[in-house]
Amino acid sequence: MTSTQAPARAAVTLDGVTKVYGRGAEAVLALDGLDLTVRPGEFVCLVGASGCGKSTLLNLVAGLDSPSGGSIEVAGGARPGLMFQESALFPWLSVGANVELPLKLRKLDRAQRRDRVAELLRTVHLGDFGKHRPHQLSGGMRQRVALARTLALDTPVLLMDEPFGALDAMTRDILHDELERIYLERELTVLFVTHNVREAARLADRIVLLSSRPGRIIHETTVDAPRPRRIDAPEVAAIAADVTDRLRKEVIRHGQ
Ligand SMILES: Nc1ncnc2c1ncn2[C@@H]1O[C@H](COP(=O)(O)OP(=O)(O)OP(=O)(O)O)[C@@H](O)[C@H]1O
Repeated sequence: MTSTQAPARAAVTLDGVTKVYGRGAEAVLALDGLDLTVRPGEFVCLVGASGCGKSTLLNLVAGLDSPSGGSIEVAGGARPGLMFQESALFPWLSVGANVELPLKLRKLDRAQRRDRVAELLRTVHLGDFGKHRPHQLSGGMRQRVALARTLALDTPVLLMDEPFGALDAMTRDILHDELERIYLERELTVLFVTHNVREAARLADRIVLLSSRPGRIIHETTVDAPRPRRIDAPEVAAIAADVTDRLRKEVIRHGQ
């Protein structure tokens, strides 16, 4: 019997991606022939030693920079949404106006924008904060606004660079739950960079460990513990311990 189902296309494909910064004696090889395929709906966490090229990789997938070699493909040519450790909100705009910006760029009319902003703020549990200014919010709330603004792009691919790295453990824990809920509800594909191996084991379907610079993939861990997970669950701790051990060996090998 022949199957009529086409194999699921990759959401993001990196094929032999190399990135060199600078030239000549000053040149820095940040990524070296990196291959990575992210399936639609997959949550992939990238971990690795400081400076191994994690942010470089996300910036390349986001289209903010071009690879020196190899190719990057995002399914359907969709431009991914990108979120950083800092919320990067416009301080002079209200929370609602910040979330509205991508909708304006997408040329939605005023009524559509109003409805979408209200819906997105409810999604991140900030339904009553649309008129506030970013400085009136806590760090965790600002990251919720940043997430709502990214979701306003209506992109299926979310790139997150240490988005919760500056938050306290309790706030981070709550935001893990929120992100997981939104990821599942909206069937997003997520590429998430973190230094926090526990966070990776809490969130990921797959943890990709990069070598020290130049970044190459040295190990991949499939996390099949059921969702939602607790960050202090024994299976999360066991996976985190294994990845930490591998990361420690890599850092020692590299002499850092
Ligand atoms: N614009 C640039 N010019 C020159 N070198 C750069 C530039 N951007 C990054 N690098 C270098 O490339 C390497 C990879 O940097 P990148 O920021 O991607 O690493 P990272 O894994 O995200 O680091 P961290 O975990 O510390 O955030 C580092 O050695 C960095 O110094």
